[in-house]
Amino acid sequence: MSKSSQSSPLSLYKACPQGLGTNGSHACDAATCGSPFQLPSDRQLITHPSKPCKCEQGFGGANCNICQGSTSCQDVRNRSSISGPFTDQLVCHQQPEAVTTTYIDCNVNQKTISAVFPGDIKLTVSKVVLSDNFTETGLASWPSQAGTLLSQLWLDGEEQFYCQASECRQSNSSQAVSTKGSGLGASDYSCRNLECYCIPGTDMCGQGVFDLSPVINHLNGSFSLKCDFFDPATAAGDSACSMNGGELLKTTFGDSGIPLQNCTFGSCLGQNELEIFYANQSVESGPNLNSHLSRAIVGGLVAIGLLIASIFTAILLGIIFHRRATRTEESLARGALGLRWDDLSYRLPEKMPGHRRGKLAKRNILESVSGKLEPGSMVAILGPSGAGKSTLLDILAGRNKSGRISGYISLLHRDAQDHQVTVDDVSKIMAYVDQDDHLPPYSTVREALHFAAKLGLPEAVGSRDRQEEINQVLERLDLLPVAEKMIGDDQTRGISGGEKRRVSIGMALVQRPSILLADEPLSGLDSRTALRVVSSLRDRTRYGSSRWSPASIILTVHQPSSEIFLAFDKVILLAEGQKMFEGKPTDAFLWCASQGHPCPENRSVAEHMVNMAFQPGLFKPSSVREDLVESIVVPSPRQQEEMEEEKALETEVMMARKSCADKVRGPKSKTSTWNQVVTLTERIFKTNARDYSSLLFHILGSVIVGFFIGGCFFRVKTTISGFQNRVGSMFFIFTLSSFSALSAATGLHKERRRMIRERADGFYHPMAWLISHLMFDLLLLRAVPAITLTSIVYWMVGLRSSARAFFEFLIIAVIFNIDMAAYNMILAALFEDLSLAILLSVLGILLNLGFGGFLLNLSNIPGAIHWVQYLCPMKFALEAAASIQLHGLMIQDKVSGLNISISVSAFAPSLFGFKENAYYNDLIVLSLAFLLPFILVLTFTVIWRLKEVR
Ligand SMILES: Nc1ncnc2c1ncn2[C@@H]1O[C@H](COP(=O)(O)OP(=O)(O)OP(=O)(O)O)[C@@H](O)[C@H]1O
Repeated sequence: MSKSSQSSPLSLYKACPQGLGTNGSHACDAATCGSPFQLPSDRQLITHPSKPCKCEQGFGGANCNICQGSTSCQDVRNRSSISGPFTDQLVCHQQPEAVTTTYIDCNVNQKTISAVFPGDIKLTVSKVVLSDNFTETGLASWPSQAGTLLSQLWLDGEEQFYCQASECRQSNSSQAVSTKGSGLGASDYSCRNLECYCIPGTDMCGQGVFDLSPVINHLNGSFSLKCDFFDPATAAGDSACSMNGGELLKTTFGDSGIPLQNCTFGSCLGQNELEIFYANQSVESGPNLNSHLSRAIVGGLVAIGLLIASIFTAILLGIIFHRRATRTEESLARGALGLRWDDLSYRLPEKMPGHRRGKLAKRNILESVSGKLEPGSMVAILGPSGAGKSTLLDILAGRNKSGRISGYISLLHRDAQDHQVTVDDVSKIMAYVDQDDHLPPYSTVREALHFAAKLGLPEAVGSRDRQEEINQVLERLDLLPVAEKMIGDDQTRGISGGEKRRVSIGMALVQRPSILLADEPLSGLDSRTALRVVSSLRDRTRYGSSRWSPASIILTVHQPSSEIFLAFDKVILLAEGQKMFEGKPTDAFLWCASQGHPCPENRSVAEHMVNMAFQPGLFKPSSVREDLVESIVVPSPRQQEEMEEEKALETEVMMARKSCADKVRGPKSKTSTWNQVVTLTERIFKTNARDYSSLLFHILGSVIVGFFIGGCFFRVKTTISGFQNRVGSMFFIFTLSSFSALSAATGLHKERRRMIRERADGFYHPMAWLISHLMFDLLLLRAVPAITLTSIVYWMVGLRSSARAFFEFLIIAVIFNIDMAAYNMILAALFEDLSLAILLSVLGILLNLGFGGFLLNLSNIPGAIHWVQYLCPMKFALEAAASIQLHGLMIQDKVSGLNISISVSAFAPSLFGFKENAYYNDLIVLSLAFLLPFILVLTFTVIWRLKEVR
């Protein structure tokens, strides 16, 4: 007879459960014979392992709890003539899945345990899903508690320790524990509150070589038992289970837990009870998708859903605004506009010679210059080099200047009814031709004009009208023969310098500006072409249409031919930042004479004027503006009247000194953001399809390097050296990603100058440029190569083969690559000097390599610099990868002749300092603590730094 009075430290063992009794001085320390049809207290104890008693016929297992054979339960009940109003035939349910209570017996097959404790190690389990109503079955009642698990470990028939767990939930899993599993899946039983009691004096708890009591008695946390379903047809007595959980168990034996083999299951049940259970189960386990969805997939789906929703919303809003813009006809036809500037001065701070502390003096570049560009006229600014021509033009065009501007600029309207242009519209009505050409090298001439027309013309202009405009400009500027030729740059030979100049002019003309400002548009052109360009500009000032107003043009020239000189409506001569003359070209002769330097007959007057301007001392002391010009160009009473009228129509639209906010924002773009993004994206993809070297290098490079790394770490084993190679291969992937992300800095730097110029031209907002740049760079130069590299290395190295592990790793690899690229882009946007950006980027890579966790143990970093690791995306990427790849990985090797089998989880945290199960945490850090702030900082840097300051 068994004693069950001895008290146990575990609450569920206060009264011993079925199959256990008390033999010595410790509660529930011995197995019993018989069967569960007998009361636990009535069952005979096995007093010594060498003297086993018999199980009731039809029952077996370490403590005779397991029914064997389909009729065994009914037979015992019949034999023992247990009384009761039984309505149900009993069956032996030989599955791990419990209807109420089921018993499980397994052999423990764990190399480390077996090496330390040689012998026959068995595990017995009572799985109580529901409290039994024993009267229905005739089984002996014992105080079972629903949702609990009771388990005992036996060494050579002697009980060593027992455990309990509560709050258990039973579920089915489609994944079997063993590879040769029946294919029926497994029954999972997950519990909490694990507690164990090591029976003092047993081999494992004090008597043997190792005393496991401190470990066993401190087991805690969650716990699960997963067992393959038993297939009566094929796998009799050969089901496998695995026991997981409890921080200590996990650390010692890994994710797959303690392997259990030759498991048998058994519980006596009523036939009806079993049928009802399966009937209910099939209803409950209908198509419940969620149960199959892992946290990663659900999280991923939500994130993708949100991303798609926000992209969709942005696209929708973009289309709505674009549509609205295409219907707005009002901005197309406006009367001719002109400019008037008064008292314009421009001062630059300059270091004073002889002042060691760098005291600054003000240098006047322009001094109180006034003038006028009459609506529908063409004005030329003449003057020697350094006279201030470009500076004046820049200020009139509203370019961002580094010096101090004072004075006023006003807009003149010829048509009194047409006053709709406001301060905000100024950048929309102007176009500017810069002194230097900054053209897209991989676009054709026609594409460059198309780009300018799409971003410079109002969106209401249809594609046919746009094409017509482009063809007209190509024809007028004699560009038709090279229309389909690539523009080219220093590396790729394209069109000639003069043709480039004309493309720049064409890009301004196709925007149909009301005011065109052109800095040296004729430089580099032969006299015939220059005349042709001037005459087409001249035509623009003369002929308007119902759709287009005539333009007003102001340009700078060095030494125009007489023919060109006379084509201007007015000429302004600048010398050392001061206006010397403003008047008609025909009045210039008279003016020179009035200055005491008449133009010699054999010299062009323009050349003579510029020569005079080289020596401002030659001019008469009284200012030209008030005295001479007025006296020479005496307006008729009719002209005077007109001038008065014009004055009344002046609208003060622009203070020369712009506000701080305007300086940051830059000029207002001429079309909707949607149009800008689409046009820019079209250009960047087209350009890179032509100049595919970068794209090819990234993708081909990742294929070659992928095979190289894959070859070096080919098919890593689960040995100690294999473990090193496994981590090494992941470190290699992230290191390579860090270096390949350097191209993000060079890529942005390559675009930088042209972007600044086009932004200043009002073609687009920097955000539109950034979106298109990121779309190309992050998608084709980061994501695709990262996916290629990871896919090759992953499968060649032989990292975890489950689809989930692969995709989780892939996500980390892509996000890490994008993180590093965004960081490099910030540097390239911040520093104009590429070498500085690269230097800082390489420093960043070194920090990542050092503090990534592979080279330096993260737990042993000295306190003062311990925080540096949190600045390194590689630490989080490697930790996340390790969480997927190393957690629960079993190392099996032979060291000094001793077979070892140990989970990586037992030593990896202390080897690298990585946290366990940190995948989601690290994924969130990489996306929300690195990527998101990087993109925000990049946006801010691009808006703040990539802007023109002259
Ligand atoms: N940001 C600046 N920093 C230093 N000097 C400047 C700056 N902007 C203009 N200057 C100086 O102002 C003067 C006028 O320059 P500007 O470019 O306007 O001359 P320009 O008449 O257009 O000459 P060119 O015909 O050679 O282009 C020059 O001496 C130039 O060095």
